[in-house]
Amino acid sequence: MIRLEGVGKRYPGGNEPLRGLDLHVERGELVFITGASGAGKSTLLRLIPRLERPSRGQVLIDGANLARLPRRRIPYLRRRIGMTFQDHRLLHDRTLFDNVALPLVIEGRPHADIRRRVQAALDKVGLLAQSRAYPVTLSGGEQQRVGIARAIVSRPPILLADEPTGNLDPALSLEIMQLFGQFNQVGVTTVIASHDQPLIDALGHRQIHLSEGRAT
Ligand SMILES: Nc1ncnc2c1ncn2[C@@H]1O[C@H](COP(=O)(O)OP(=O)(O)OP(=O)(O)O)[C@@H](O)[C@H]1O
Repeated sequence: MIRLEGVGKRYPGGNEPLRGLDLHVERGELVFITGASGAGKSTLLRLIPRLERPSRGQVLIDGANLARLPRRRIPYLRRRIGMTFQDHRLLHDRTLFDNVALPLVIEGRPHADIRRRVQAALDKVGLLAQSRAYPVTLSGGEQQRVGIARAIVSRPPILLADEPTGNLDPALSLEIMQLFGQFNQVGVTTVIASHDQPLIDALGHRQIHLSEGRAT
């Protein structure tokens, strides 16, 4: 479903985190991307919704080469891919409901549809009762959950998570990982970048380790 072939990424200025990376994530898999800080985990994730483009090699989603994707098709690609970030990237002047609704509002969905889907997404992450609250009133773990609700509200077949437990204690980290596990169990292909090695080892899914720009 997600295939990278000989992918290199060199940023302007000379950083070259990826140097010939090959990987394949099958439909329905849950995979962890591990590696030291700066190994290129975030870079790898950003290539999948084409937030970055590789300097060489190719990225294929469902067999489609992203290099050949016309610009006007990019919103459709991104609608199929939910993404969460370590720093949550929530809008602090909007309620949880409005934060989670944002992708659907951008898509131009009808109000009733938005309401139903946002409530379902907030319910899945256990925050339905707080839907009128603002992000500042939440803990770090709860903010990560709002980011997860926003990522899955369009029911994307692919879910990407960049360091979802970066600032959380072990108990909350386990809860967040279990939440990703639940989405994976209903068929969402899930890729999680993390350096929480003890937790990853305990969960027992496939791990792809990035080192010197390649997968090991
Ligand atoms: N937009 C950018 N411009 C220039 N260099 C960048 C850019 N984004 C990332 N880098 C560099 O590329 C390398 C890989 O960064 P990346 O964020 O992908 O690593 P990471 O494995 O996710 O690290 P961390 O675990 O610390 O988040 C780092 O040296 C980083 O400084």
